[in-house]
Amino acid sequence: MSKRINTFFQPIPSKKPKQELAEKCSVTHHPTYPFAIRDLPSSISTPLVNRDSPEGKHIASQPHLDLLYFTPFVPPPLSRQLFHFLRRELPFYRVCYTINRGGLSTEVKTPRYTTVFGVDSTSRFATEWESTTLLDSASNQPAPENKYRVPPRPIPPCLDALRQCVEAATNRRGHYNFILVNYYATGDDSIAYHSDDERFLGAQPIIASLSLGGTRDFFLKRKSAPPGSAGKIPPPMKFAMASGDMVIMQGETQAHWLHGLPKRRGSTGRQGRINITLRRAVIPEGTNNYYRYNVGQGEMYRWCSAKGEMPTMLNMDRKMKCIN
Ligand SMILES: O=C(O)CCC(=O)C(=O)O
Ligand SMILES: [Fe+2]
Repeated sequence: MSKRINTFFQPIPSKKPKQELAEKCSVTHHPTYPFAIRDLPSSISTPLVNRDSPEGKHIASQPHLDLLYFTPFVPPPLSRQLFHFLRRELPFYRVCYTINRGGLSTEVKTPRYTTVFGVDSTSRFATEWESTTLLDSASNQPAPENKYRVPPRPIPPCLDALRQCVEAATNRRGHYNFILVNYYATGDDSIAYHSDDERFLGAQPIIASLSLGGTRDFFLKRKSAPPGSAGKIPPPMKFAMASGDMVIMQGETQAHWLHGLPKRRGSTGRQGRINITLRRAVIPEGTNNYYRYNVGQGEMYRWCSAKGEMPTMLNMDRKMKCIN
């Protein structure tokens, strides 16, 4: 039996200054945000909260594979409205970093736009929305100022609404403490095969991955040959992720499988796509890692509706220049 999402929904803490805009959309300020982030308009939040909670299809057709697949999780046209809203309202980055390979330092340019919000479970944000103070989850005392390399950013209400929907659909209230957002502007943007099984996510991490916007192929392939396969690795599994589709990878999936989104030529890659992943990090190393690789040190980008592109903000204190 499906249940209504709104029976599950938690009100978002409202101890924050809200500012009414001309179109009656409130915004959320936080000192760690480069600009105020708009809250979901009621034309999106109301149907999102009031829809029936969809049932996912369990896929465990291969050894160590454990997926829940929702087609869709957010139905059209809501998924399309959410795509346009999030592309316009979130700060994005194109992170560059150096890695050391065999003693050689190599520069890596992340081939997509990224952004991240959240903090690992050893800390929590103070309830006063404008405060940057972090509290130690165990003692409830302020965490040392140097606990993290950069100040973590609280999940803004527009993404928190999605987090609550995902948690409601799988009965995991309060599970996820991080939201990572990827924006693939064209078919040249991609993510290489990898698994999300870093130590800082704990054992058998659950990764919920929601797609919005253009359809792109998502692949899963085994890390090594399964038992009884005479050393043969089966061909990758392909999921054409359409707007609103969601896959939850759980159980032993991350330990035995890689996933990735290859580059695409032609029309399928021309339309932008947003991917939102929800995760739970359990130690501070997770927070440091996620901000390093998804926000980084470089320029901020913000979608400009007039230009229909994501121009760089040329560092101007990482503040916005293009008014949507
Ligand atoms: O865009 C996707 O579907 C995958 C994203 C992903 O795997 C990641 O961010 O770790
Ligand atoms: Fe991933």
